[in-house]
Amino acid sequence: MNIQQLVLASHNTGKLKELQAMLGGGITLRSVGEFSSAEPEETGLSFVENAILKARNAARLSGLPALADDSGLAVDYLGGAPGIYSARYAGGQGDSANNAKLLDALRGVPSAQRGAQFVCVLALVRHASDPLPILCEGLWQGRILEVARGDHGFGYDPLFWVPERECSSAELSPAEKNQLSHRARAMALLRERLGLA
Ligand SMILES: O=P(O)(O)OP(=O)(O)OP(=O)(O)OC[C@H]1O[C@@H](n2cnc3c(O)ncnc32)[C@H](O)[C@@H]1O
Ligand SMILES: [Mg+2]
Repeated sequence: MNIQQLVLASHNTGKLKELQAMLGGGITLRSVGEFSSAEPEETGLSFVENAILKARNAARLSGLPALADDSGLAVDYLGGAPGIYSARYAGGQGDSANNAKLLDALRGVPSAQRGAQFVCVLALVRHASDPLPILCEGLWQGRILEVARGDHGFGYDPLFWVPERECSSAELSPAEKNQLSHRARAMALLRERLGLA
């Protein structure tokens, strides 16, 4: 597939920066925000369904091929929550409220039971009714800290301990996070599928 311009179906500037950096110069990424500020309701029951729904919406609004990222944090002790509800965990009040709620939910839980994974599904559709979206998934295993550390990244990064680097994901440089993260793994697969690898 030869794609020169893609619309990114996301209103999250953290994702936008990371995906832009990973995709490199060959493909121009445009934000769906150029076409509409309305965010589609994420009614799916899975990362895959929500990613496809966001990609179709952006393709419809822009008339261009569209890439969506649906991602979240699945915490073992919480049975995989907040999962697809990660952005809305504290009722849509933003990252710091979400992080505070997560720390509360895990208060007193010992380190060995604080395992978690970041999940990312990328969906690419060539047009709004594409019958065969390209889907790529990436996982990143870690642990939930007891206090926030670091100020890079976004979302739950200050609470996510990265065992392979012995720091939180908000303490990684953007370039390091973009080599290790759930999003980086999904993007590596997408690049292969598009013949960009
Ligand atoms: O739907 P769009 O517009 O893309 O933006 P969003 O922020 O609502 O994105 P999601 O619906 O996919 O929700 C993802 C949630 O998971 C969090 N998240 C995803 N990737 C993350 C990462 O790399 N680091 C920290 N938190 C992340 C993020 O902060 C959100 O709370
Ligand atoms: Mg969202």
